Amino acid sequence: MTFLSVNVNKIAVLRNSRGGNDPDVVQAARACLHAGAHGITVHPRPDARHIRAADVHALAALTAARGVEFNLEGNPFAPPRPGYPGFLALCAAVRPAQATLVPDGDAQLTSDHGFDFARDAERLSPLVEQLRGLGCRVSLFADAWDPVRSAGVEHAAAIGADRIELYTGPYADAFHRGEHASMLERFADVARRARSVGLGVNAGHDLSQENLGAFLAAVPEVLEVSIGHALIGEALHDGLQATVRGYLAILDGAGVASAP
Ligand SMILES: CC(=O)[C@@H](O)[C@H](O)COP(=O)(O)O
Ligand SMILES: NCC(=O)COP(=O)(O)O
Repeated sequence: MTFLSVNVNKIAVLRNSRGGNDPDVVQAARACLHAGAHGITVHPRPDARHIRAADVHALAALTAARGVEFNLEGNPFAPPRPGYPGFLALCAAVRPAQATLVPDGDAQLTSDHGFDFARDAERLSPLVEQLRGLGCRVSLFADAWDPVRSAGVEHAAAIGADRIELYTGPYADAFHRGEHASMLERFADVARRARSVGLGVNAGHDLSQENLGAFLAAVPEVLEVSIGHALIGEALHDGLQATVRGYLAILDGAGVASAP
C-alpha cells in the first residue's frame, strides 16, 4: 500500500491569519494520524507564511511519540533569516525520518518545479551526505512532465539520494482538463527509470481524491504520497455541514430570540 503523509501547512495558514493558536497544527496532525495517516509532512518556508520552526519541533515530537514518519520539506539553499534557521539546521535539530529537498525560489507562491539534476547534482551531493549522516532518508523533488527536465533523474541515485518525489502539479492540471493520458505515460517512465537505478519513488503536489486513483493506477511504484492543499479543502467541505448543525443545535438549545 502506498503511504499517505498529510501535509498540514494549510492549517498553519488559517492559524496565522488570526494570531493565536487556532486551529492548532498539532491537534490537526493528531487527528490525521488518528484517522490512519502514515505520516505528517510540513514545508516550512523562509518567510514563515505558514509552518514555523516551533511547529516543526512540536510535530517532530508528536510523530516520534507515535512512531510514524515525519517528512520535512524545504529548499536547502535558502539562507537562514530571523524565525527561519535554514533547512539543514531544522533537520539537524529534529532529525526527520525523511528530508525532501525542493528547489523553491524565495517568493514562490508554492512549489512549481523539481531539480535540474544535470546542473544541481554537484551542489546537492554534500547535502545529501550530510542529511543521510543525520539519519534522514533523503528524497529529491523531481520533474516528470517534461522529457528535457526529467532527463537526468538517474543523477539522484548517483549522489546518494534514497528517493525522488515526482512533482505532480502538471499531472493535476492535465487531469482537470481531461488531458492526462500522455502525461501519465511520462510519469510512469520516470518512475520506472528511477526504480531501475535503485531509487524509491514518492509523489506529491495538488493530488486529490479526484485525481489520485488514476495516478497510482498508472504509476504503481509510488511508495508515498504527501497531500495537503486539496485534502484540507476537502476536509472543510466534508465537515461544514456537521459544524453548522453544531452551531444550530446550540442556538436551538439557547432558545432566546427568534429570527423575524
Ligand atoms: C513540495 C510540495 O509540492 C509541497 O510541499 C508544496 O509545495 C506545499 O507547499 P505550500 O503549502 O507552501 O504550497
Ligand atoms: N510534497 C507535496 C506536499 O507535501 C503537498 O502538496 P499539496 O497537496 O499541498 O499540493
